[in-house]
Amino acid sequence: MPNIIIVYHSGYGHTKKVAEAVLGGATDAGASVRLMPVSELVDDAWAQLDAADAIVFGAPTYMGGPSADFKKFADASSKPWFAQKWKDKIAAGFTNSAHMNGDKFLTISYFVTLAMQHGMIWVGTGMMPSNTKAATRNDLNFVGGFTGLLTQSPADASPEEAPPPGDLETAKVFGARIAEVTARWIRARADVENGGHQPASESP
Ligand SMILES: Cc1cc2nc3c(=O)[nH]c(=O)nc-3n(C[C@H](O)[C@H](O)[C@H](O)COP(=O)(O)O)c2cc1C
Repeated sequence: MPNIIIVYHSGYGHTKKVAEAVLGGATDAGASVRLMPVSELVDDAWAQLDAADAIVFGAPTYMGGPSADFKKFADASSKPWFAQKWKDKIAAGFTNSAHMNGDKFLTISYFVTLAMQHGMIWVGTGMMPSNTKAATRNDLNFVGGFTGLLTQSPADASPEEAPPPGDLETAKVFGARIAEVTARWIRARADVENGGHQPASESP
């Protein structure tokens, strides 16, 4: 069973809702998933992260990038980085912000860079956007993220009101994808370690 940790920051609760939805989708898809808020890192948090098969990064977009609290966590991850302890783990990410665009992609780009510095394997949404004339706000992937999950919460909406149900459903589908890709990845790795897999070109 894939062991997935969602490490996230949420200043006002909206991004937390997204983290919970990603957890729901990944759990339903058969993974063991934990939420790890950066504001409440437990003593063995780093050991838990080192032992995970996949780490999902989540933060609100503040001033065109990940929130400072998330960045503090990312800077602290230089310790496992030294020993490349997260190398070859699956990575994915999501951000929530007030504008439909709001420079969210800079946050996702930062997550990709963080994952690459750690030698991780990045997984995007794998989802088509809802972008036709007939599309409505609660359709899957209406905000249109490919590299990472994008959700939107109007500036005056409480976490009870936003992100809207369609974005939370998109987060669930994304969580399921992360669980499935991670399961496939750890199965393939086990096959290789057990000598059960041969590249096609070397087959008789
Ligand atoms: C300091 C600060 C900076 C923000 N900068 C942006 C921004 O660059 N783009 C944007 O779309 N929204 C921005 N927002 C709005 C937040 O992204 C939005 O309120 C989000 O839902 C907050 O998520 P949270 O409740 O998880 O903290 C900003 C909010 C704060 C407090």
